[in-house]
Amino acid sequence: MIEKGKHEVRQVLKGKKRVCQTDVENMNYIKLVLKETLRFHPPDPLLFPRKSREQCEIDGYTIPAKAMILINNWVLGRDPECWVDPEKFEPERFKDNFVDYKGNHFELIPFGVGRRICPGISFAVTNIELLLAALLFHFDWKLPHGMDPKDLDMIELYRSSCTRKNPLVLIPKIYIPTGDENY
Ligand code: HEM
Repeated sequence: MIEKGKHEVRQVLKGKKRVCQTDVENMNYIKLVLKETLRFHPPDPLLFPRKSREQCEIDGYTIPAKAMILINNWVLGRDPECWVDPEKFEPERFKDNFVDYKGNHFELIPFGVGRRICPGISFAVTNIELLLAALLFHFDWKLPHGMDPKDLDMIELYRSSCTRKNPLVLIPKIYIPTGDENY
């Protein structure tokens, strides 16, 4: 996957020395990688808590007035009724799929939904994609000690947001484009 991302980034940037925002528009694969990351590892798995204004019924359950409501978007992202093979990290699942994270599809709500949806979506997405493209353009990445990607420790730690429990250790090798590469 990292090879696929690197290939795309370096092909789009052929002949250039650095990545610009406009280049990222042509990097479709890294956009799929970000979407899949937000599905599989949402940084805010329970969104912000809500409080019910009045008693109501949802799917046969009575929700009392003033109850605290938590929406578990971590579970929504892994619901087998919404996703094929949900435990598999597969960016291609979004290739011909119009589901996005902008609050219109309730199976993918890493930024929340409705009037309190995250107002920083565009800022966040733009910066993450740009950073990812720059990391793939300027470095070749390796796991230490010939480690298999399947053995990566992906355990999450949930406090106010969800992060890796243990740091990711990678070995970067600087890549200096000559302009003659054949990608
Ligand atoms: C990957 C990055 C980010 C994620 C996953 C994220 C996710 C979220 C989520 C889940 C909420 C709560 C929505 C809800 O409960 O319905 C939220 C709220 C909010 N976010 Fe973000 N966010 C991100 C980046 C940002 C950035 C970069 C900014 C500002 C530049 C930002 C500003 C806010 C603000 C101000 C709120 C509160 C909105 C309100 O309560 O009306 N977020 N965000």
